[in-house]
Amino acid sequence: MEVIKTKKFTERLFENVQPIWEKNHNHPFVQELGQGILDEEKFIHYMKQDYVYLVDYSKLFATGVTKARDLDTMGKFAQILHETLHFEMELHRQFAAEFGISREELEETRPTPVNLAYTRYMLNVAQNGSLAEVVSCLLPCAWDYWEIGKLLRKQYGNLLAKNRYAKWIKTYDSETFGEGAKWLIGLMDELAEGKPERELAVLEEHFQMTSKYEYLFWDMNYYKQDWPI
Ligand SMILES: Cc1ncc(C[n+]2csc(CCO)c2C)c(N)n1
Repeated sequence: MEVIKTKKFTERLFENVQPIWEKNHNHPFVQELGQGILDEEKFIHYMKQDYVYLVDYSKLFATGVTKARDLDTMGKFAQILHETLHFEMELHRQFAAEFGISREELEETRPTPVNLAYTRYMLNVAQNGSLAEVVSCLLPCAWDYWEIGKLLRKQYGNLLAKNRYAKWIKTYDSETFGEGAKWLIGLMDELAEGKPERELAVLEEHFQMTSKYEYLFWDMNYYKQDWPI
């Protein structure tokens, strides 16, 4: 008997998002970071903005804890929340210290319009949407950063010893983040199972939207965009 393999929902998401993710991977911010030639001021702008972004983003994992229906899922969201606050944000604190920026200054960063629009979009879904919607919103962040970590290591791994941003690449290419991203991908497939197309389309819209916000985030930092006043 012929076995028909149905495509996983995340395979569909991955295929359809390629034009956006390719733009992310080719963005000068990402490419120059990979080569270690990114302007220091642009990197500092990014570190500060990303720090306050992560304060809000980590709340989505906390929402995952409250919306989950079983202990395993709750525990895993709590673990990723912990890793974000104490592992990922530690990277930012270390870089900030290297660049002479205090922890207070990091925490007092005022989010730019793009940063604010991105986090408000996700927090709105966190407040009003299902767990599947929350996961579809936060997935591009975790997944595309893992893709970028792997890509930059492949493209510029031989230059890593001389790259002042090497720690960034090593963090996002790490087992910890790989595992987190893989778990979220698996959870997305589980949550999507049996859902009608009209609901899957909503999940895909969130996934595409936050992928586009990822692009805007790179761009905002590369051009150091901020409020006019
Ligand atoms: C704008 C922006 N997008 C994505 C990430 C990456 N990221 C955020 S939380 C997390 C852990 C999830 O497993 C990862 C990889 C970031 N730092 N900043």
